[in-house]
Amino acid sequence: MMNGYGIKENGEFYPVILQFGGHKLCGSGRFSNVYCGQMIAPILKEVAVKNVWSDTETRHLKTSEYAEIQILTKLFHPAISNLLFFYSRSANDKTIHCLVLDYLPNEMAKMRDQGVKFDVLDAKIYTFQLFSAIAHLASKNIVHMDIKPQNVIMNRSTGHLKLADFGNARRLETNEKTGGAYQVTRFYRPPELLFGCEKFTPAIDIWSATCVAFELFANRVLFRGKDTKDEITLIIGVFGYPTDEDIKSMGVKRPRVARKEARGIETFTSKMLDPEIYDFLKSTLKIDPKKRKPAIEVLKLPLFDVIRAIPRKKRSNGMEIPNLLNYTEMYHKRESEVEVAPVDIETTEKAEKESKSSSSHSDEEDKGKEK
Ligand SMILES: Nc1ncnc2c1ncn2[C@@H]1O[C@H](COP(=O)(O)OP(=O)(O)OP(=O)(O)O)[C@@H](O)[C@H]1O
Repeated sequence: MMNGYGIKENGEFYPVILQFGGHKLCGSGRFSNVYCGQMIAPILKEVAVKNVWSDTETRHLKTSEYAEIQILTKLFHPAISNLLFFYSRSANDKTIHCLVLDYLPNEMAKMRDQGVKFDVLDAKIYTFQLFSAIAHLASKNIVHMDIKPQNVIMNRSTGHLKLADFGNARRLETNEKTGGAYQVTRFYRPPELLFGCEKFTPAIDIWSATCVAFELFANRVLFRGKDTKDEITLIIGVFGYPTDEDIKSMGVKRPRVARKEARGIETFTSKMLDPEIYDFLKSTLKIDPKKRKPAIEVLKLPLFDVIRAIPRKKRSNGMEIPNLLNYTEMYHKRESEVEVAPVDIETTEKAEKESKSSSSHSDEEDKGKEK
């Protein structure tokens, strides 16, 4: 049992006692371990608990002031791994920020590595949800800044998807600079960042999400650049050397790479995709970020008509397409607390000890992950 905080509809925090059942390590990042398991109180729900080690910059912050929590407090959408509660604990003289998040069992990158292929209907369903998530972010003036298959979690059986990991997300109002070409994982990095633009815009997420969607439809990475220059060369090979207008719009210098004619996106798929998929890819993969179709408009494309059809179609596993009709609404209410009777529970600390002994990842090992 531990003291934590919940988030009210208006974004204020309220104190709450949290109880968890046993849980196991289900993922890890550079600065975090993510455990999955059962939350017992104040709500009964399967959750992910992301434990983030504070670094030199965040050491003095209260957990409520930690940037990822601040951002997640502003968001709530069915296609986002929402922040439900948070708390902090100490280990090895460090503060660990603990985020209790919505959980889904399948990470897209792991599925891809296991050779899972998505059929066109499932690829449409997942793409629709991914763009619903970034439409919600754009409505809140937030950019995710690291959309990639490792941060896309799914439930393959029900067809649900959620965007996770808001550790790099930024609020547009702060007018911060992106810090140049190393933001966003290379394969998913848009041309303006590759060319050195330092402005955050929602168009960054549109490019990254389209690269992820391409993987769903074509079962391969779109631009697998070996380094920044190679990534630029691959993009220019498809879309051609940026025009004067593109360069002006991005506010960057001319890239010093060979000038090439546009070959077109069709040359990049081993098998031809449906014309409506190319229409979508061409509307969002534009060198000029200002010309990329906004997420809310992407959701209206004919590509997704099948998702709106009533009665709902069946997927290849026999289950109906999930009901995604309200995903285009940008306002979703946080779930209210459900009181449950106290049960004989393991605390998170005890569960963590168990998961330590049963997994190769431990808090001790994680000390080496600090920046
Ligand atoms: N809500 C969740 N439900 C299920 N699995 C999750 C969830 N959140 C994260 N994971 C898993 O844990 C992994 C690491 O989480 P996350 O990406 O948030 O950590 P990170 O430290 O910010 O990562 P990075 O090093 O990429 O910045 C993810 O790739 C995913 O496999």
